Amino acid sequence: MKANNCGHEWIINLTQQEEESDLDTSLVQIIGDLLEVENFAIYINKHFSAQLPPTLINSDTRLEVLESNEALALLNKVTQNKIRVSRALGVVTTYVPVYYFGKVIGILLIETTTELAQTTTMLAVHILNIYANQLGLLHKSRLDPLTELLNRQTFDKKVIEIVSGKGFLLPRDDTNEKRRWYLAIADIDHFKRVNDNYGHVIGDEVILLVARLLKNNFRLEDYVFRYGGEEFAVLFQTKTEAQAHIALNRLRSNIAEYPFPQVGQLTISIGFLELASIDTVSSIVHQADMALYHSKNSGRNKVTAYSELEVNEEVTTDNSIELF
Ligand SMILES: Nc1nc2c(ncn2[C@@H]2O[C@H](COP(=O)(O)OP(=O)(O)OP(=O)(O)O)[C@@H](O)[C@H]2O)c(=O)[nH]1
Repeated sequence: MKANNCGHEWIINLTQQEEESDLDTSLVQIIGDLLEVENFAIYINKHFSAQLPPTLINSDTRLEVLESNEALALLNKVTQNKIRVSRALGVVTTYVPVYYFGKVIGILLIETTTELAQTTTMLAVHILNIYANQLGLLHKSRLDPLTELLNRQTFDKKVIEIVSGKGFLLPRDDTNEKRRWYLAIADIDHFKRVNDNYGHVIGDEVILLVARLLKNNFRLEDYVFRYGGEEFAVLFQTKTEAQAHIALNRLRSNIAEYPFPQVGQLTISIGFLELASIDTVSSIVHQADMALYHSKNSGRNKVTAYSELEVNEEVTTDNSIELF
């Protein structure tokens, strides 16, 4: 994709992208065209969190791929507005920061034999800024405005990414035992009563507090969604189903013990299952939903694994429960 001197076509192309993966592809192509070299790597922190490692977005890079902790350490060293150049053994390495609202969220590494022209690196900075702004907009569009959890529209995409093995955060490699992905669906019990007794403003406040408790209960790299009004979905990793059960039970009990202002005590019911690579989104949600239904039907304030259900368990329709 060629562009004139000020990179007008590139800017148009970047700002037209509505999908994160297309935005990444567009950036990689533009940086390749601008630099006219192939020895570059772009690491971007897709979580906008200084504690999580950035993702390499041009995975076919010719540069040596950094380990997660090396990439994170590098990002934390980089300063906004400061391009660094180092020379060793005839290789010039240029470090260009990517920043968003004053925070460094990524880095472009370029290896060349001679130093790049300043106009080229400055144009790279501008392009990376525009990329970061567009990424920020896409990121915001994935959030539920009340809770700032991921929204329902993002859920299907994330499940597909995970079951197809493209989830950009792979299981941690701190032990030999691989972590597996689980989906839990949690629903506030008798929430209608909260609205009826205390009004919608307090109802919204409860949803917000439950969302915070949920987020605090999981790791930064897990995904917590507001799935519906008072329903939440979590995609998270543990090594075994028993550990997943313990994590969810801890969440259930944290919520049951939490003193909700005005409302007092509240509970949630949860259904969950392990994700398998052959699953479709609708079958996964259906199974989590059946397990949730079982929790509701057996007294609420419970956690049920889909695997615990009798194979042929009949799910009778009860209008008091909103199914997905
Ligand atoms: N305040 C508020 N209420 C909401 C929101 N979204 C959904 N609701 C309400 O949530 C309630 C859900 O009620 P039901 O699905 O009948 O279930 P429930 O009362 O939670 O009972 P069980 O799920 O059977 O334990 C309805 O009254 C909805 O109006 C929201 O964003 N804010």
